[in-house]
Amino acid sequence: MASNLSFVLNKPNDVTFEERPVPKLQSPHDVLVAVNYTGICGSDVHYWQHGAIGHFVVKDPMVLGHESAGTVVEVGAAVTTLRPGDRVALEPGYPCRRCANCLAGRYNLCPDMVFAATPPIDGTLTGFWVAPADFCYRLPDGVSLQEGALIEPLAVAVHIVRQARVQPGQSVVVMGAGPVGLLCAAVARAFGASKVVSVDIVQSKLDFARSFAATHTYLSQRVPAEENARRIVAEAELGAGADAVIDASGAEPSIQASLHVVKVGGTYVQGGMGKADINFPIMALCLKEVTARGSFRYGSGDYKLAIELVATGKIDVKRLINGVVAFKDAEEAFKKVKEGQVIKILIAGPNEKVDQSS
Ligand SMILES: NC(=O)c1ccc[n+]([C@@H]2O[C@H](COP(=O)([O-])OP(=O)(O)OC[C@H]3O[C@@H](n4cnc5c(N)ncnc54)[C@H](O)[C@@H]3O)[C@@H](O)[C@H]2O)c1
Ligand SMILES: OC[C@H](O)C(O)[C@@H](O)CO
Repeated sequence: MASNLSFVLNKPNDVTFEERPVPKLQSPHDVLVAVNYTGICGSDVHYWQHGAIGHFVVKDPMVLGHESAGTVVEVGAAVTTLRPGDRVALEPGYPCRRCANCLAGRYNLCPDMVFAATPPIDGTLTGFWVAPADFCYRLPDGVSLQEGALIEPLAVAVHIVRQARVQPGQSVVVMGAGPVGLLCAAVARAFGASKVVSVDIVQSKLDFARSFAATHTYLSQRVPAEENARRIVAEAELGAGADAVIDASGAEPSIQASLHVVKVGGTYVQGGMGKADINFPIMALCLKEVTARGSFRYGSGDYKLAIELVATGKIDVKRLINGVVAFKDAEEAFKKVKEGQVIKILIAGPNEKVDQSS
């Protein structure tokens, strides 16, 4: 049998490779997937560096990774939608399907969610992964397995932009031009926004954003949030303000500027996860009657739409991939992400051959 080598976080800054047993199907509705490619999320890096995010604390060794695509190798007796050999994007969180939130169609808010690489649940940086078939999305012929690994962050962006209720012709400001902000900008364009302004503190990220999806960019300055907001509105000619503002940075100054950039009656969505508590311009929220929404992971239809956006060529996620490393080099890839050297780097599964010349 092929390797089920897994990339395990023991404690902060201590990772090892462990050969683990190949998992077994838990139900007739499950499939076994050989993991081909996995991207690295900021949360993986955070667990690796600090061993915790909020009240999620790594107490026992945990396999990292949750942005994966793979190939089906075995299907349970009740599975009719997938066959061995199908290439799939893995949705890495499994809700209870019975609680009020699940039944209301908001399964991402399920209190009993089992989510990959969120302690104590192991993640997908492993050889084989068992999942319910309906959380494995078949990739159309034109979508590669490497693109498949980008569907997870794209689904995060789809959920955020849906929360912003972006309509054709609208203006959208996206704070942060990391992978999530870039993908939010691209989804906003795909939803028909005519003006999409990417804001960041790093010029090179803005240059990429402009080439990828943004119609305008703004390099945030060390000035009061209201002044940054005034300049964004002036430079991007947003008139009375943006129809929608999305925070994909988690940074306090950009969240503050967001409330001053949004128009009266506009929409603000919190996608970034930075400090748990910040100074928030609540008077602007009140006086402008801003609609503010949170956005957490992804829910009904988000993966499906993310795949559709890639399959139809509306979003070229390949452009975010800076390289692919062999499984044995997973820690190197984590270092590159931590140092900000890459937008996305993929880690090949332990049974995947990597062309080291590229
Ligand atoms: N809501 C969710 O379900 C969900 C899912 C995944 C990630 N996230 C969060 O989304 C955020 C973005 O994720 P990412 O992977 O793109 O992270 P990232 O760290 O690569 O991107 C954040 C970007 O914000 C920029 N930034 C920092 N301070 C800024 C400021 N004052 N003004 C403007 N830009 C500023 C950084 O330069 C960086 O480019 C993170 O906070 C992450 O935790 C949320
Ligand atoms: O994309 C999903 C996110 O990375 C996770 O929800 C994580 O940030 C919190 O557990």
